[in-house]
Amino acid sequence: MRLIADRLGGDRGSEIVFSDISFSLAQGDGLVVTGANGSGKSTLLRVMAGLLPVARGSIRLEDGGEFEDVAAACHYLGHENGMKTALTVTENLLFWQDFLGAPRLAPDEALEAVGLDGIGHLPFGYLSTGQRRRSSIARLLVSHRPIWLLDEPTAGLDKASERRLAGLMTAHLAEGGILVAATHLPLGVEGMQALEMEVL
Ligand SMILES: Nc1ncnc2c1ncn2[C@@H]1O[C@H](COP(=O)(O)OP(=O)(O)OP(=O)(O)O)[C@@H](O)[C@H]1O
Repeated sequence: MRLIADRLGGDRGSEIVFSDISFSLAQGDGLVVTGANGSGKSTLLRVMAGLLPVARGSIRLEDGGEFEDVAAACHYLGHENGMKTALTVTENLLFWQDFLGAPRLAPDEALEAVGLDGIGHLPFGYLSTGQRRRSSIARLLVSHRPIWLLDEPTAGLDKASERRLAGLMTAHLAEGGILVAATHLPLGVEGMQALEMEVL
């Protein structure tokens, strides 16, 4: 499997946000996307996830097996956590597992992996900011997707949670996954490629 961006461009409204972005990621490869506020990091991830149209160039998946394209092969973790506040954490994770298919860890196991064992019965709306982020990271673990697109995944995390997330990302790469993460902070994952976006 290979994820290829070829002279990719993205717009917001009628404005060009980025253009001519090219990279090629094989299994086990990670890419850290950095750049000033407004340089287009979130836009790039949303274009890759199929949530915004490709304006120029292409993003494609080679040898994707059962996955037709990058959108089908990816977990996308955006700024929003994508969880219903009135449902319990476990109910949210079961919803996503059912929706995404390809079950991997059970909700309890996924919560344990992010250090949140014992809180599955609580409504998501009761959780602190960091606990909400960690529950959303648990979403990556309940269904299998070979590509993780993570937008500022460490936002709101304490140091121990940052280290735990670094371990999960490292394990994902070691298992042959592909990772693209937009961040302002070091992620603590060795050997990732780097892409610095510029404000146009
Ligand atoms: N819905 C929208 N409509 C029009 N312009 C938008 C929209 N969303 C974002 N933009 C603009 O697109 C540009 C890129 O925004 P984007 O969120 O991708 O940047 P970013 O690099 O992720 O920034 P940050 O570091 O602040 O998260 C900004 O100039 C922003 O104002």
